[in-house]
Amino acid sequence: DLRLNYYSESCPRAEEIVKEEVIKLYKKHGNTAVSWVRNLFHDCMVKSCDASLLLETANSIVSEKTSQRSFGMRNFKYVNTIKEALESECPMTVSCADVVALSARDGVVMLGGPSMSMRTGRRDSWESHSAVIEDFIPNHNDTMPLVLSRFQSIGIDAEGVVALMGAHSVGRVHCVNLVHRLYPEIDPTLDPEYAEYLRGRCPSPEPDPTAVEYARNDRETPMIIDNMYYKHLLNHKGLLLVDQQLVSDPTTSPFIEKMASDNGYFHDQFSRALLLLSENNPLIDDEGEIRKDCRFVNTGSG
Ligand code: HEM
Ligand SMILES: [Ca+2]
Ligand SMILES: [Ca+2]
Repeated sequence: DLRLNYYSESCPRAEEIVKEEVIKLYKKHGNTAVSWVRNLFHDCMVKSCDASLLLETANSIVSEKTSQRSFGMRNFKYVNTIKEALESECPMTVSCADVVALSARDGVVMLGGPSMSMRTGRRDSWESHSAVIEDFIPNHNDTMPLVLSRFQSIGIDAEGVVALMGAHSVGRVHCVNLVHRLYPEIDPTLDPEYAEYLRGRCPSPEPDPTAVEYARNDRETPMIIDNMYYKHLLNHKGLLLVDQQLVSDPTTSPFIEKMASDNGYFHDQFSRALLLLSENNPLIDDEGEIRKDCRFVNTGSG
């Protein structure tokens, strides 16, 4: 089973090493911390917290990173930096799945979010789940009932979903995910002045997907996981359709005002839901393996 301090004997400094690397990387590239939070969602939501997300396309494996749902994900190379630090102290001991989980936990703290104690002992998959990603990760324009059902199937209730979406209080959205709300007409649920600003960020209705054209999720506190996200939603400044729908859907809307007015309540719910997400269906005991390199299954296995 997963447990607190799983590595206390096999690699006593494991959690410390992850934290040190997360801090070092944050100081060099602040947005690495943002990536660690998104990585947890994209790994754990798809079947299991098993580091399937990190596998590269090789042999019979098609990387989950090539999915349309992984669009905009970045900083994968720095996962290797964290893993290398662990390998040099405790070879083949700490799983990539635990690196995903612990780096997200520590990334949240760097971004001013809540501290959490997290259980460890996850093991790494031998396979990628790229063929089924779309059955698990919602799209930016999916309906709220569908989004809620996806999370419900891994044991996360509506209150937890609303809190988790607060991760969109940091990071960015590329124009390809926005322009359908800006052109040809401005989505009437979007604040008109904000829409004009967004048109400035995304001047073309058909942006080149390879162009670095994006808007920050939260213009006011772009690098802090705080309840500003919910204040923006109440002011019709939600960026993605799914964000804005949290306010209009009767199941989720009651939680928005509460989170907008109480950052402590938001943080409590965010921790609760992130821990649930981080424990979704892990591989344990003798399932899977401990990958040496997070990008590839070990040679001779799988
Ligand atoms: C219905 C659920 C969700 C949908 C449809 C969704 C969709 C998206 C999209 C389209 C982007 C922008 C990608 C881009 O254009 O670069 C994004 C960014 C992001 N998402 Fe989500 N998301 C969802 C839930 C979550 C959850 C639960 C978390 C974490 C707990 C999360 C964390 C993030 C982060 C941190 C970013 C910013 C990434 C960066 O700046 O590099 N998202 N999401
Ligand atoms: Ca996974
Ligand atoms: Ca913020």
